[in-house]
Amino acid sequence: MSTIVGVIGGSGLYELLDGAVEHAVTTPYGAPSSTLSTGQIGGRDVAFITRHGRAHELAPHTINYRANLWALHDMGARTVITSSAVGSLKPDVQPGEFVLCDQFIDRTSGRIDTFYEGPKVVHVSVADPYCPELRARATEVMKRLGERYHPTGTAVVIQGPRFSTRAESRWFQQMGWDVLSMTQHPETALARELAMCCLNVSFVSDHDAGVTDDAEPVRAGDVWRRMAENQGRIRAALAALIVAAPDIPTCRCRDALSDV
Ligand SMILES: CSC[C@H]1O[C@H](OP(=O)(O)O)[C@H](O)[C@@H]1O
Ligand SMILES: Nc1ncnc2[nH]cnc12
Repeated sequence: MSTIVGVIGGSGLYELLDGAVEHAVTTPYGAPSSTLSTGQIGGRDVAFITRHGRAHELAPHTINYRANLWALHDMGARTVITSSAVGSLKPDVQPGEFVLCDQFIDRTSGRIDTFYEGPKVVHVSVADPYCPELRARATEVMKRLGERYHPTGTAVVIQGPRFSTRAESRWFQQMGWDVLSMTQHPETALARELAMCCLNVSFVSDHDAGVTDDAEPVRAGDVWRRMAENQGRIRAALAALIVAAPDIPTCRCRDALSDV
């Protein structure tokens, strides 16, 4: 049986599928951010959910990440592609480029980041939080599409919803981190707890305030505009990545719950 690919649409991505069927779903963890849309892309079954809700009514710290992942998993998805708008911390990581993040640093606080709150306790490994096989395929896809992309990247995940101070931004840059997100944690760790293969596709929407001494402060409006202007590229990349996901993965993501 062909795999169902789950997609979590981040800022600027509120629809993905033409002629989708909408499902109002509930989970043991409460309601997900939106209805779940199902349909096909390139003959592959896809389940799509918006991270912030269809009208972007949920701030990063109020998102029910557990419900979103659970709903996709419950629909049959064992692979999830997460799309993100990210700020760049480096002059050579430019707005308008994709980054296939391979690591994250968690600077969030107070978010529920596990399905296992007892009596069952598990400790999954997130040493390599994103699926290596999906990332390798994504690199091939980006090359084939002729896209501007970075094959690796460390995202520092801030609590938001505010942007960083210049001092924070310079500090993150000095640490050698590449991009800023507000949502890659706990989403990625929760996908691992469900033993799902997870690929993050980040699109750089801005240069953060500390990248250069004269950098302009980030404005949310600029992020929305950049994401809207590049909808076509982002959707095309996601469609190609969905089609490229392996039916039978050879990675170890699906073993995440053995030996925990
Ligand atoms: C207006 S930028 C802030 C918003 O955009 C990003 O969203 P997502 O990660 O869902 O693509 C960022 O993390 C913030 O939530
Ligand atoms: N500069 C930034 N900081 C944090 N999250 C972001 N998402 C998009 N741009 C961002």
